[in-house]
Amino acid sequence: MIARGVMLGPDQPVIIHMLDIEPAAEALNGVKMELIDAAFPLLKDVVATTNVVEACQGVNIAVMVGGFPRKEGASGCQSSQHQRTYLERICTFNSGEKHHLPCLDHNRALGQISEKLNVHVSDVRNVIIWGNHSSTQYPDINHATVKTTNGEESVRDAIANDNWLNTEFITTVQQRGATIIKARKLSSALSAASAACDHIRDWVLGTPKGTWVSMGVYSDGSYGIQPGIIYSFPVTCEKGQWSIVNGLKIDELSREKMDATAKELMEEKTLAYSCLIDD
Ligand SMILES: NC(=O)c1ccc[n+]([C@@H]2O[C@H](COP(=O)([O-])OP(=O)(O)OC[C@H]3O[C@@H](n4cnc5c(N)ncnc54)[C@H](O)[C@@H]3O)[C@@H](O)[C@H]2O)c1
Repeated sequence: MIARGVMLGPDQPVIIHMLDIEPAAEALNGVKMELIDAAFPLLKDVVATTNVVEACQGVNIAVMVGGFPRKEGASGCQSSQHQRTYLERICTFNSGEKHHLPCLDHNRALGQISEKLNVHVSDVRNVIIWGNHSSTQYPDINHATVKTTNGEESVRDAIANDNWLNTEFITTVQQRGATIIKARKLSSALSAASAACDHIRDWVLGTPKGTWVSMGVYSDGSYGIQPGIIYSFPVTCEKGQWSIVNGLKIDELSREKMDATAKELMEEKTLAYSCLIDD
């Protein structure tokens, strides 16, 4: 996807650096061969390495997907020590910033609404994923709209089924990753890769006018969320800078769900600190 211009646009040449661990070195080289054999016009070079210094040297954008995918019934996890090492390396070379991937949940929410309304997914916009990239995330459609022949209509009005929106819709999006693992016996791959591309594209190239995306960014205290945690907010981007969309009205149900997912993130932050001390 990156080499085809899906992430950075059809005119942006790329050099792909791939980092893996030593036991995967041969397979990694196989991926490099495939990239060369695909003869992508935009792909100017490929670096395949197990050396973190070489991998991070000169990179502009780092997508950290290394890890062991979760199995059925488990939550996702990556080596905290490796993550930290990579982040430190990247931050040495660049002004590193870390986001997680609510873009995938955002896309899943758009998908569920478009299926329910039987409209094309590109006609639905401005859903929000609040909070953690976990089953406490809150997919919120209160500000979402759908394009109809009469113009933009609120998704809540168009669906006209509050019970579905407040229950099944939310749990379907929250549990989608686990449902896919159950069906495929493998973690989501295509949708996750596509969301990673969407996320970087929106961040680097900017969000379309009037449209926001969901991004896990440092909370600045917006919407009463504790500053300093990485929390998914509605975000717009311009010239590589993100900003939280402020001033949206929050109803009681949303408040409750936004606080519950913030509480989980605070607990995870405490746990992460204790892991760092143990390392
Ligand atoms: N955020 C999401 O929604 C989402 C969705 C799908 C997958 N994931 C996560 O993405 C990660 C990758 O999933 P996948 O399906 O591509 O797995 P995969 O097994 O196909 O690929 C993972 C690769 O990471 C490598 N790796 C393992 N530890 C590493 C380390 N410390 N440094 C560098 N490379 C390392 C492995 O050798 C392997 O080549 C998993 O952690 C998975 O849980 C997240």
